[in-house]
Amino acid sequence: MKDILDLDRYPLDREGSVEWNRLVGQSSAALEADGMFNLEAFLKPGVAEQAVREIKPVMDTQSHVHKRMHNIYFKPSIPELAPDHPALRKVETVSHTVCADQIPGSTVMAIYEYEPLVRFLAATMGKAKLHVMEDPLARTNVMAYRAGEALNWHFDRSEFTTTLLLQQAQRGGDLEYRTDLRSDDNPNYEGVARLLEGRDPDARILRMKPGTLNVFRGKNTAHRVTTVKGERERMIAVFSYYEKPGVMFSEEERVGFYGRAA
Ligand SMILES: O=C(O)CCC(=O)C(=O)O
Ligand SMILES: [Fe+2]
Repeated sequence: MKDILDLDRYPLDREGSVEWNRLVGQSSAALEADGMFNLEAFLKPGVAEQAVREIKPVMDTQSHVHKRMHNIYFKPSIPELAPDHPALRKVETVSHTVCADQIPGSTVMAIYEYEPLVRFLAATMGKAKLHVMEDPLARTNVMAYRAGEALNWHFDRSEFTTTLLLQQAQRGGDLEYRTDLRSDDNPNYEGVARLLEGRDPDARILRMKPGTLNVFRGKNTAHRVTTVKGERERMIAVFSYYEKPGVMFSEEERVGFYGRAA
């Protein structure tokens, strides 16, 4: 792993050491304050490019194209909102997905399963333990966005999302987010409508560099990936970890997300 991850700068392999504790402390403080943390240059030089070379042939020929209109909730309706409420405005998402089962033995899968990473992430989130997902398709997804494509506004279903940016678009393809747009007790539908109309002054854009590990708390922070411009596709690995071991998607979920059950 020392050839893949910068373990000098990010000492994941020295659990319990002063440096490890410092990194965990900084990361959880950033999660608390900003709803995210970034480990820039988490990958050693050249590794993001190598990971892209491994995945690109699969991405070009076997990825699942996901194109759909949805609202920010990914739900057909919200009981307390009229169907034409501006918080339910529809947006379009287009992406290309490669699943874990299509890239066995890849650099990306080795990073996903690296135990010290799983333990580090649990510590930053204040959880006793995290587990890799059992689902052979969903455990890791590599998403590509090409010119004109975007992951549109949404709230995440999971508490945290962990991503590793492999390749950045020439322009666009940035993470845009509006911190704490809603809370567990206040859905703030008027604020959601304002954001969707492009009138929220508190929306921020984060331009990540390839090789950055990002951990993001997206349940109440609305976010999107802005439309990609230029020839180079944005490519990002999305890692799923759970507090419970053995988590699987249902067959319906796999078909819905990936167009196949197995
Ligand atoms: O691609 C990204 O940077 C964000 C991904 C994301 O929001 C998600 O997977 O829910
Ligand atoms: Fe998300």
